[in-house]
Amino acid sequence: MNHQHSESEGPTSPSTTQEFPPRSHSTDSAPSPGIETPNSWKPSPWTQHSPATTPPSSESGSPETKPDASSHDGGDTCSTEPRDSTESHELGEAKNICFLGAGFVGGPTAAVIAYHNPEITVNVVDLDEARIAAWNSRLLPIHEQGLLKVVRVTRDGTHEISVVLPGRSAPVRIRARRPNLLFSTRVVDAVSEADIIFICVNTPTKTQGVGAGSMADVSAVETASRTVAKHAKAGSIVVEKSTVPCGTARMIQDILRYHRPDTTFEVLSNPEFLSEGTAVENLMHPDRILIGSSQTPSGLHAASVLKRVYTAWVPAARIVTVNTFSSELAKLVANAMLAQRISSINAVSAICDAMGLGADVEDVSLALGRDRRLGPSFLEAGVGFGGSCFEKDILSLAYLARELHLDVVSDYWLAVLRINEHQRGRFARDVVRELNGSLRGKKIAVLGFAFKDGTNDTRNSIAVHVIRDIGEEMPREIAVFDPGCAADDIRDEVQKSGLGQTQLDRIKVVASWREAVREATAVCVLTQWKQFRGRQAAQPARLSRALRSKSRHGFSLRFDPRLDGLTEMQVRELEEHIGREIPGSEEDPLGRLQPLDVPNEDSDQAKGSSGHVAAEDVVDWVEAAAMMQEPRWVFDGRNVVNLTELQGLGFRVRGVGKGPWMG
Ligand SMILES: NC(=O)C1=CN([C@@H]2O[C@H](COP(=O)(O)OP(=O)(O)OC[C@H]3O[C@@H](n4cnc5c(N)ncnc54)[C@H](O)[C@@H]3O)[C@@H](O)[C@H]2O)C=CC1
Ligand SMILES: O=C(O)[C@H]1O[C@H](OP(=O)(O)OP(=O)(O)OC[C@H]2O[C@@H](n3ccc(=O)[nH]c3=O)[C@H](O)[C@@H]2O)[C@H](O)[C@@H](O)[C@@H]1O
Repeated sequence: MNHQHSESEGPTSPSTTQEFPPRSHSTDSAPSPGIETPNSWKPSPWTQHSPATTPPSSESGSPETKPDASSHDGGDTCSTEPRDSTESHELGEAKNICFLGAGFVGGPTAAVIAYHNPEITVNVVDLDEARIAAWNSRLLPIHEQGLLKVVRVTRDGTHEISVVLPGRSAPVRIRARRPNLLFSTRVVDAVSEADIIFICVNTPTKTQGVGAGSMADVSAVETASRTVAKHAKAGSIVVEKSTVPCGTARMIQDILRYHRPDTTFEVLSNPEFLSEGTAVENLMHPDRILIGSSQTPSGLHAASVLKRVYTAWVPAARIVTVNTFSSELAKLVANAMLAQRISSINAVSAICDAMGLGADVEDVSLALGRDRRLGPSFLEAGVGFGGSCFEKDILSLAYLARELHLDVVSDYWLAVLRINEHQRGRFARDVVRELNGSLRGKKIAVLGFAFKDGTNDTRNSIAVHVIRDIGEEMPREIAVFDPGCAADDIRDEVQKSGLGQTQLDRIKVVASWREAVREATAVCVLTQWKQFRGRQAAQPARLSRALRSKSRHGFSLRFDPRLDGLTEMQVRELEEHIGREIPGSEEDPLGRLQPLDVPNEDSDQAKGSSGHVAAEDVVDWVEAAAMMQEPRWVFDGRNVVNLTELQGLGFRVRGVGKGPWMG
């Protein structure tokens, strides 16, 4: 960690400020759905006393943003003048936090911060009204294990209960919580009330103009920064949560100075490291929290204010503080190095396949992972990495290197992407080759579209590339099934694949694995959903494995009986314990949550259009074999099925990095 270098704190040059002229007009947004007051509470068998406290939403200090209709804002489109003249306030501790961007990162991160900081009001705002409406509903726009529970506690509040713990006579009080997480489109209100503002907007790769195809597009960060500049109160801390090129914090600072030359704001970098599919677990137990700040006294002070938000649940030793540029760079490099490991093992899988001597990439990974210097993570060979971030962040890093005239360095990182393209390309080529070089008249089933299991995110899915390559061969039909993704999201991504209309017409998104495999000649497994392993080989998810091993040690809740109440972390532990003891009670073992509205049967949400994981209908490969056409191929792009078992059922099977099929 290097604290020696401090950032340039000099005044903004006129040429820079000219790039950010204020624009003017205002946009009204629909008011967000309100928080409903609970009218019934269901105490669980563990609840001893359920005092008739008033529901939390009516408690004093309700954090709802003030319903000032004049202050709705569509981003950089507000006509109001900057709110103050010369001001400088040093914030002691945050009471109000705003997240700009209610996406895959903003929503879950805000929810977990609110969960562990019940006294802080967290407003999550977005320009996307539909997304905000979903966050205010029972079916969230993002599927993540455990997320709904955290959102229900924070968004809806909880009831006060007392529980009698095993081996203790005195009941322990679990206090009621007022709602402290609010989702709305009232951007200006939320920004102007906040002590800390997290910018958590999208930063995709530019598609046009200078740097198209490689440079990160930070225009959403610019827009969000302008909104902050115009409306934030003096002394509020601006946190760059989005993954951005090095120097973006300085750009934000320039925008702030341009609009508010007499006000001092600190801009921090606080990149997010969560992985989709395990977002809540990652946020609850992060390996590290990285905070980058300028190394001035006020920069360091701002970092300490943000640090206090995290120390509500993260051990201080896990919070790493560095300068802003190091923090920005570390995020890009972390993703690049994770992707590099996947490309490395995928390159090895190509050697295993080509050699044909029986070398198995999974054995190689096992052997490598036992070396403590290498570790076992990110050594799963497959059809390649997908998702919205690895590719864009490597491109951004490579672009930075190229701009610095470090062509060899740039090429080094781009090679990670080249291997990834090669891997998915050779998978598709294998499918075509094994099916005698032609897919005409054949139906291909695609099991899995999400870029990984446990998420409904379809962005930059590997499946779309494979479907494009296969689609060009004009099969009779490509039937796509994913248990977690919304059919519309899959269709939207497939539309962007570059296939012509005739080819697109042959692609069907179906609602079950049976529909997908019926009459198919081949099945391609492209996402590692555990349902695809099959009945016999179904394995518990990584998370459940972790919980099971914990439960072997029995119930170990440690708390100080003198304390009046439990922390949220302790409540979670208690709930996990009860959930294990009383099967079926996992959702709300203590009965402290508000009941959820049941959606109207005709509503989109009831139909599952938001992509919530369908009932865990595990693939029955015996049944599949009976439904498929000869020669019944399974191309397992994620090494999830049991090859020997499937061969025994009469399938021809190919995994990744397992050598050519020998059956
Ligand atoms: N998806 C992931 O797992 C991770 C993403 N990141 C980074 O976090 C950032 C956000 O990523 P996601 O959450 O996946 O993106 P996303 O696209 O799901 O969400 C971004 C949201 O920001 C909103 N938005 C855009 N401009 C706005 C503005 N001016 N005011 C209010 N809202 C605005 C959009 O409507 C959208 O809902 C990106 O930089 C990404 O690289 C970092 C770690 C993990
Ligand atoms: O910045 C981000 O967006 C995030 O990117 C990744 O998270 P994510 O893309 O959500 O998911 P990963 O678990 O990293 O998987 C990415 C892709 O790699 C693939 N993968 C992963 C691991 C592996 O061993 N092999 C492999 O092919 C997955 O199937 C998936 O397609 C990083 O793991 C996060 O730390 C980071 O915060």
